[in-house]
Amino acid sequence: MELVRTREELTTARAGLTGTVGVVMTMGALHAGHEALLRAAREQADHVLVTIFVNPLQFGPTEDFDRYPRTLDADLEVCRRAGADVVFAPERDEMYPDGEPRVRVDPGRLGGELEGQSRPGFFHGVLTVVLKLFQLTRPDLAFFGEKDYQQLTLVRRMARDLDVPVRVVGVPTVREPDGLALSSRNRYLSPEERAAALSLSAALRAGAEAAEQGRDAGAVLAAAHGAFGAGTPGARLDYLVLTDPDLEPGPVSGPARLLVAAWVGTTRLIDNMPIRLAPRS
Ligand SMILES: Nc1ncnc2c1ncn2[C@@H]1O[C@H](COP(=O)(O)OP(=O)(O)OP(=O)(O)O)[C@@H](O)[C@H]1O
Ligand SMILES: CC(C)(CO)[C@@H](O)C(=O)[O-]
Ligand code: BAL
Repeated sequence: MELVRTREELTTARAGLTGTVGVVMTMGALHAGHEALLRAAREQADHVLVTIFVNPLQFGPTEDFDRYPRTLDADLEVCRRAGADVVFAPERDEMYPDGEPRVRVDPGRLGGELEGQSRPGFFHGVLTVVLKLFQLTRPDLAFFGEKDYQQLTLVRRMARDLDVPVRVVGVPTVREPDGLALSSRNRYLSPEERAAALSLSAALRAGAEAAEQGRDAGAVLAAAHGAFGAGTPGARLDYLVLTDPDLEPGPVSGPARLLVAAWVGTTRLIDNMPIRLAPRS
């Protein structure tokens, strides 16, 4: 496995990869969720390229950019074990040599909703760095986690709308045995907050169960809200919504997605699940 720190080194390393290349983009602090992405890439592409970069552009001024966990040595070990060929881990100046870029990707309507409403500018920052990383790594396949479902949806949309020649592959969310979705930010949680964080997955599970029982969209949402409220106190709901699987506006029936975001102490967590509603008669 080769570690490259500059764009020039990356270009040389990329040129040496023959066959298909799968990219896994991360902000480091790798966990079993990232490992699932790496496994999928290993299975579906001839070579695996991992990027590790805590992208300042997607953090708001009051967010956790400075305290975001940075664990490069451990991350490299995870990548090595997972069979990655190349890891690109640039410094900030390497990615943004002119400081903040003046041109950014416009994420459109969806970019201002849900995560984009609570984190203004977030998806401008995400899509800008993802597009830059697509240009630099030139992957055939790109693997993104369903845990960040709106991000996955917007990356797919960007690839389609801006003609990026890449196949975007979604990987199901990896969870702790008690249901908590793995997230690098889980390491911020105290034991009490960890218990309160279960409200998110409990809400989603209750919604999914209501849907399996044939309940309509209103009852599914009510069940999810009820379970969120019945959890260990400490989680403050940001949003809990039931949408079309492409996050398009309008009434939902059949396949749908239930998405939740909440604050637990100073940590913001997100989660989501696929739901199948009975078709409306
Ligand atoms: N539990 C998970 N299951 C599957 N994929 C995941 C999971 N957690 C993160 N990913 C995916 O890993 C990629 C890199 O994500 P990132 O490095 O931001 O990790 P993260 O755990 O989501 O961090 P954060 O806590 O900052 O949100 C993204 O495509 C993300 O969706
Ligand atoms: C896609 C990404 C690596 C862009 O910085 C980040 O948003 C993430 O880790 O999900
Ligand atoms: N996991 C998506 C990146 C972020 O929350 O900043």
